[in-house]
Amino acid sequence: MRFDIITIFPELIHGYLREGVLGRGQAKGLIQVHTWNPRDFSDNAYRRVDDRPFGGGPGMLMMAPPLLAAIAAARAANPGAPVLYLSPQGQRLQQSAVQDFAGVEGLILLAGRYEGIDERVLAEVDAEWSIGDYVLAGGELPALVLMEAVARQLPGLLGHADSAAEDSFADAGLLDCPHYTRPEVVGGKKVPEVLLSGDHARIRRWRLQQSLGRTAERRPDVLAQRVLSAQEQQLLEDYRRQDGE
Ligand SMILES: NC(=O)c1ccc(N[C@@H]2CC[C@@H](O)C2)nc1
Repeated sequence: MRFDIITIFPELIHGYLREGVLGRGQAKGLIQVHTWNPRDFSDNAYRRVDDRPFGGGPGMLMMAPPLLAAIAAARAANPGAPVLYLSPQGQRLQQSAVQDFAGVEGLILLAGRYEGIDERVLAEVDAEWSIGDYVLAGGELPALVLMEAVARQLPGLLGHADSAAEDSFADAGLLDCPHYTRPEVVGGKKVPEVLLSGDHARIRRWRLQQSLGRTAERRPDVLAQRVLSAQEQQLLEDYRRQDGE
């Protein structure tokens, strides 16, 4: 899968890609990441990409021509890839959208800076996406968040094949269950004995019950999205009864 990122800070992208699963994904050839710097498409000697807003107001805006030229270059290199603009005005990125993106050949991500971009650039944008209701100084972190969430879904990218499939939100929207590893006792707290039992059916049931219970407690809105099987309803009732004790 090919990602083309339009940014005036390409090192922010490449630096992050040197480590972790994305770095390994690139090394394995599972993902290709290219950056396009609007400054390289600026037609003035100072490689200027920003200017003052018409109508006044604080700060600077990114000019359309360098961004449109960078988008055209990215489209030529990644034909068919949708152009996504990261901004607080976008639709909220959820795991369902991440899974959809994992099925496409390529993505072009537009990361803005300053107070934003000239509105006329949006004529070349296929969709606007937001990673949350807060404002950042640039779209690079949201672009990396989207790219990492999508890349994790690609077969072969994660070490353990099941990891992405076992993602909490991958399981039709449940929060993750608790996890434990050595040492067995930490600060006097022991690992739940079910996890040491070797009874994998029981362990699976316990983990599902924990996910159901935590989702009910912390994110009832997420639980409401899910139709519970009879077994899941029973597990949740037992969980609540135990909690009530
Ligand atoms: N919540 C988000 O996904 C998000 C995306 C971008 C952003 N900031 C950039 C800087 C200027 C403009 O391009 C938008 N902040 C928050």
